[in-house]
Amino acid sequence: MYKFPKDFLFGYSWSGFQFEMGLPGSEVPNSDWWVWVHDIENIAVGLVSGDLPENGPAYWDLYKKDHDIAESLGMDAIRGGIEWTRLFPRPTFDVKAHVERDEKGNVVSVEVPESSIRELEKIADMKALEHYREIYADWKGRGKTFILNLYHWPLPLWLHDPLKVRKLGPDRAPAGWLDDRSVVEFAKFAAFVAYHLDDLVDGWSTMNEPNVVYQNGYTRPAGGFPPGYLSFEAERKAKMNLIQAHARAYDAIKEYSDKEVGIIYAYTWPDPLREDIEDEVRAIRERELYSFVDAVHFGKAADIEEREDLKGRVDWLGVNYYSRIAFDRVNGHVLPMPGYGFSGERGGHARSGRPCSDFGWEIYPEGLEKLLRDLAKRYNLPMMITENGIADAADRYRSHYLVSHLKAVYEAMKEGADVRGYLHWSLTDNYEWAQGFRMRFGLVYVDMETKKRYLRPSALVFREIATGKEIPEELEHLSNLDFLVG
Ligand SMILES: OC[C@@H]1[C@@H](O)[C@H](O)[C@@H](O)c2[nH]c(CCc3ccccc3)c[n+]21
Repeated sequence: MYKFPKDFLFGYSWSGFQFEMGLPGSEVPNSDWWVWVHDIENIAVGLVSGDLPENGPAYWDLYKKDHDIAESLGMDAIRGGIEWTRLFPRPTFDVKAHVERDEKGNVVSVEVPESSIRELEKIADMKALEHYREIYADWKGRGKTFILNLYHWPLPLWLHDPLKVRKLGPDRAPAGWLDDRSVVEFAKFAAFVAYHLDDLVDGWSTMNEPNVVYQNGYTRPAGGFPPGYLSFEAERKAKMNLIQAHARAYDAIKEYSDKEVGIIYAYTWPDPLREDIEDEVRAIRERELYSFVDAVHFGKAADIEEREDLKGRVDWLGVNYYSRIAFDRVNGHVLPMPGYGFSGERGGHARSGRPCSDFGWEIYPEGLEKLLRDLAKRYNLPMMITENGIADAADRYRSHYLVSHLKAVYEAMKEGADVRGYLHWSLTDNYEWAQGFRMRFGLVYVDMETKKRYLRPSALVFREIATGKEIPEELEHLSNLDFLVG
């Protein structure tokens, strides 16, 4: 019997760039991701798909329809986004804020008083702000929970021009998170949004998966993320500015809100394939995976010296989990193993024999249970599953994926993990970054031509679970792979 608490939240997450555009007038053409996916060289070499976000599911206009579907599926919570580039198509550098730095030049405080909010209102797109208010109010008006995340990857072109960074280097182009000014500009953006929208928000998140932004942007040029500029030094710089940007945005939101402020992070489960490398893999978790949140929770991390101004800036933790990373010892080195986790065979099977998604990601629910137990022990913070889902256009595995990962959450909660809800990625198909519309994560299929929505069978499984807040006995078998693969 898998019965969740009666106040456990079921829902889904969305992000602006991936969901909003689709009908004329909804385009946001002046962001780094926009120019990146429209660049003919990126398309010609296959770095990006050639699909375009302006042909997406059109949530900007069709949000009432999606909220109707979400409500019909028993959903009571949404984690949504807001596009920095929509609100501020022009630079905010000249707007005053009170900035304090320590002796090393670290930004230890950014105060954004009401006078600065007035200045920001003069250059903001206030019609876009009004439309976001309409979208959020439509969901809240149904008596539902809304979590607003401030940053989910695109940056305004005035702050980051990825094609120029790749061609000319970060010293001769708007360099995004490599530019120390990004910390202060993000804090101004955070204060402005909190000032104007806090009445519609039940919980705040500053950013989604900062680790993916700096890892894929600066160390995985083949991954199709902007600026595709290979530099471990740049990765470090972006990481440090994102850590500071989170902490300064946390403080800025708190200026205008008494709600909880958290962060949404790209987790995985670094998983030893053999007993005798457990210690090495634990060290990898600490050094690689946990260090960002360590920095903004404990105020220090394995690779970051103690800083009071970073400590205690996480009220809750958004856990995005999709699959594991398996490790083995090869020639004396403990290394990630191809063929498992995110490097499985697209639409095939992992070396473990487990089925993989259309994206080639191994289905490995055990990793979520182990991760949640480890995070609970480490941080003892309230958590939400803010993303969990599968690229599965044929809906072959999504019901199995859903039930097996919900069982993992349930087991972790039994062990004491304080998980408040499960937000699926995602309700509808959407624009999957460099993969465009080739990867379909929706419980609901979207015909990107007609924008019509169609329920996939797994949406009905979701509905049965969410409405009853339990995995009914007659659906428990779905987590059993034998049933699935015959
Ligand atoms: O790939 C599915 C989703 C994206 O659509 C979301 O925008 C993003 O938050 C998100 N993160 C992850 C896991 C980490 C990851 C990111 C990018 C590429 C591969 C894995 C999967 N997803």
